[in-house]
Amino acid sequence: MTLVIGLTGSIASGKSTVSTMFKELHIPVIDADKISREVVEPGEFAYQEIVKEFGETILLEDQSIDRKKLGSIIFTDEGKRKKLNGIVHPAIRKRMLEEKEAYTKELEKCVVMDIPLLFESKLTHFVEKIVVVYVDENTQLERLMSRDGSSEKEALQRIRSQIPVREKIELADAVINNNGTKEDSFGQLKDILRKWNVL
Ligand SMILES: CC(C)(COP(=O)(O)OP(=O)(O)OC[C@H]1O[C@@H](n2cnc3c(N)ncnc32)[C@H](O)[C@@H]1O)[C@@H](O)C(=O)NCCC(=O)NCCS
Ligand SMILES: Nc1ncnc2c1ncn2[C@@H]1O[C@H](COP(=O)(O)OP(=O)(O)OP(=O)(O)O)[C@@H](O)[C@H]1O
Repeated sequence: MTLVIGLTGSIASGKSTVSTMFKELHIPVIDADKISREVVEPGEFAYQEIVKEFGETILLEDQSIDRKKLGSIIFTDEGKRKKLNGIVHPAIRKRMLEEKEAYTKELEKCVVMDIPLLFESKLTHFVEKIVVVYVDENTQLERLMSRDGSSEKEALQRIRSQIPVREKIELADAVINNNGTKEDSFGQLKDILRKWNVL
């Protein structure tokens, strides 16, 4: 039986960092953010729907979607965010389930689904165990601004478009406190996996 682990947290809490650690342990990861980029490439159904909804002004010269521009629209307007989610999420879900099925068939001991909006999108039934990666709010804000080069206002808008991480912790089977060093978080991850007999 393949153990399906859901990896989540809040924006810039360290999911991608922890996801790299799973890969170092040779555990495959299905990445919702990566899939969310693939399903909006020109030619895809979701791409056409987004252009219909948001207009050609959100396109770059090469006809691909200007993610910065689309982000500035949807993180300041909840109605528009819901519209975008309604277009993109079904395509993301479908592809994630196909990938999960493939790994399950290959009889992997464990597979990870890295889903930033696991709780917001009510996808907890996709997974058997949930790991939440968290950092305190100041560290989250600092890391987000320095990674994306965004202003405090932009960063806070993104943070506030998600369920607060302290609420997610309550719903987790295991938590990784990523306020410390990456090595420290790697140690916490290995402890969790040993407890679940994956390592
Ligand atoms: C708005 C878009 C174009 C901005 O792209 P950008 O390259 O700047 O950000 P990226 O996709 O790397 O997302 C970064 C993080 O933002 C957060 N985030 C993204 N979309 C959303 C959303 N709809 N609601 C809340 N948080 C979100 C997540 O924590 C994600 O990890 C893009 O995020 C998007 O298409 N979002 C809709 C799809 C989605 O919900 N993706 C996230 C979960 S699968
Ligand atoms: N323990 C750590 N110490 C210092 N910096 C860290 C640590 N963990 C992550 N970071 C840095 O913080 C930033 C956010 O981390 P990461 O990209 O892994 O978050 P995320 O949760 O995947 O974000 P998103 O929701 O946007 O996908 C990155 O620049 C990363 O290198």
